[in-house]
Amino acid sequence: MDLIIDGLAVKLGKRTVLHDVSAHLKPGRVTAILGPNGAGKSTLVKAAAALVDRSGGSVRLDTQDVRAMDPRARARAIGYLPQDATVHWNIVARDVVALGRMPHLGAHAAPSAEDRAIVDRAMHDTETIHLADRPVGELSGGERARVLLARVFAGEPRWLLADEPLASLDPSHQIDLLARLRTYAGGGAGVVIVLHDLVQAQRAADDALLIADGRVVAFGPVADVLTPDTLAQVFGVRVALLEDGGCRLLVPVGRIETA
Ligand SMILES: Nc1ncnc2c1ncn2[C@@H]1O[C@H](COP(=O)(O)OP(=O)(O)OP(=O)(O)O)[C@@H](O)[C@H]1O
Repeated sequence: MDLIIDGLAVKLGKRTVLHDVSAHLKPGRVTAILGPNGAGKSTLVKAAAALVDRSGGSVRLDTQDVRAMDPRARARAIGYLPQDATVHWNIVARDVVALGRMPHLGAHAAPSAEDRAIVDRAMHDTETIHLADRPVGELSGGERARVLLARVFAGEPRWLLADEPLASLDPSHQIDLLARLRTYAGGGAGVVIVLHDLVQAQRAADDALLIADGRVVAFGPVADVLTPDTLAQVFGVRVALLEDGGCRLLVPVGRIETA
């Protein structure tokens, strides 16, 4: 199922924050959305998950407009991890993760043994199983972020959209999570992640969608999109080349001084 963003425009308040954004995203691949603060990255993933109104264009899963889908079917198709990892209910972590199964349950149906096994697997995969019986309000920011991620994995969505999933994770959990997302895409799902870390984006993503001021600057294979020129143009940074196990990575090392 392809995720097709076509001429998308979004207005928030009086401001148009996305202008004519188009990108045809393929399942089985990890796509990183990158751009400066305020570029419109979060708004774009929210629009893809039908969480904000659009003022023009469309977002489709193959031929189906995401806004026209039945909400439960849409929740099975698209899993969304918001940027803000706040949880307002003080329930235990396992119950938060189990919420991810809700779109798969019939009305009033109790979770089956299979649902519970999927929840456990999602918690193992995110290293949160040891937190299962802890109230989420008592967890650290990074622990809570991993529990919320487990909730999205537990929903087994065809498309997983994660807004800055690395933000509160330590380096080893960042690396683990990116590997996990790659594996998830390898199973045939589409994965879209908003990232600020250019190096992690180059390591983890197949494709990159670079946006600035609500417009697409470039979209395509990550090595074609993230170049010294585009990084200078969009972020105003100069880069050095790092070779890591046969992989060539551009690393931001300083600002480009303007006269
Ligand atoms: N409710 C709102 N009303 C008006 N403008 C908004 C609203 N929410 C966000 N914006 C503006 O929309 C623009 C895009 O915001 P968005 O959160 O999508 O950016 P972003 O690229 O995700 O930024 P960041 O990297 O800082 O998270 C910003 O200029 C922001 O100030």
